Amino acid sequence: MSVNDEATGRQNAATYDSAFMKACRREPVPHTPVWFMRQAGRSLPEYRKVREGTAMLESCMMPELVTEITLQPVRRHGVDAAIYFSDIVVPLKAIGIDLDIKPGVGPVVEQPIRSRADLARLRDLTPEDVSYVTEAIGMLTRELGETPLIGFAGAPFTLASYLVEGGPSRNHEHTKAMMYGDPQLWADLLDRLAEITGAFLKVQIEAGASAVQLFDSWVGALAPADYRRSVMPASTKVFDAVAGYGVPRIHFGVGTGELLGLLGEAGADVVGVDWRVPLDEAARRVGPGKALQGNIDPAVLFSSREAVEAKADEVLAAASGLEGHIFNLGHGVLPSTDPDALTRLVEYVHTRTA
Ligand SMILES: Cc1c2[nH]c(c1CCC(=O)O)Cc1[nH]c(c(CCC(=O)O)c1C)Cc1[nH]c(c(CCC(=O)O)c1C)Cc1[nH]c(c(C)c1CCC(=O)O)C2
Repeated sequence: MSVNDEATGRQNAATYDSAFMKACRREPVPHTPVWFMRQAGRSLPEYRKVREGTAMLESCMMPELVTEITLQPVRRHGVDAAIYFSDIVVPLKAIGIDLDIKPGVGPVVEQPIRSRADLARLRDLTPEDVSYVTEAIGMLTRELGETPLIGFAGAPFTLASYLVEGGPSRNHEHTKAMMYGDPQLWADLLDRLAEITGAFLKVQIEAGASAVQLFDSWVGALAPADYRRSVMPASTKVFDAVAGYGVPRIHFGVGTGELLGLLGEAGADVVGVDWRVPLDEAARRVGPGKALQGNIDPAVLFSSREAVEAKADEVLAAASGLEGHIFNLGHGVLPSTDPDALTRLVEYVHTRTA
């Protein structure tokens, strides 16, 4: 049966009733759902094989390849959700920003955004700019059956960091210089990025994504007062842009222990937690009414099977009092992770919680 009303988006009824979707809504689940950030990618030999000879950004624009790569971890690991294979800089590339993803480095922007004149380069995103996304999600939802597809985007702060720095940055110095030194330019930049990000998430939901995750990976670099004043309004604007669809909205960042309450307050239904804060403590910081996602240290997967299982038990114990828990890592799968360790972890969590 196909359910296409406002409450369920474009997904079918079985998807709506899947363990992942129920956990996002804080409803009882048949087992704790599991997926992994960066589950598609270099940890999988089948990924390395199909990506051979094709640049990262180029592959994001090839719907058949995107479909295959997105499905690979679902087939191999039996995870409870797929995440659309793309990158946070894809919508920026789509509006004509001259950037590339350098292997082993990350996104690099040819001409950083540093002045008011540079802002003009950030034009609105239209669905036509990313027609390959609509096409790929259409193919994917047909192939996935009842497994939900998570769409995603980079949050305004994390996108701004790449645009202003011109590439990956440890200290975000140019970004913070703009934030503290020219608050109006900063606010206008984040607002532009919120518009683009909101439009990009809408495209993914309209095409059939069942949930969306906003990655504010580097926002842990900020103090709470600065986050609230200078970043939260833009992230809230993104969440508000997609609120009407009723699809779960997940909000994730790294090193966000002091920001967890604000990440929820920004408008998310689910807050992603890294491995630094146990989930019961995270729940206290986030407050009632939100599900939590996380939070095994991705490096734990390099240890013995027993150690991984002990850590999984610790996470499940900390999550036992939560209304909604989606099991995940505290950040993305590291490229040299043994994929079998991931498959075993999915099985383990399913068995322990069934
Ligand atoms: C900060 C960030 C980026 N991209 C992303 C984030 C937020 C998530 C996070 O915090 O990890 C988001 C992202 N990027 C990618 C995905 C795939 C979906 C999934 O999770 O399976 C997702 C969700 C594919 C990718 N994005 C990238 C790769 C590696 C490129 C390759 O396989 O050739 C993949 C699979 C490139 C990329 N793109 C970015 C980085 C830091 C890198 C790694 C650079 C490198 O180590 O080579 C920026």
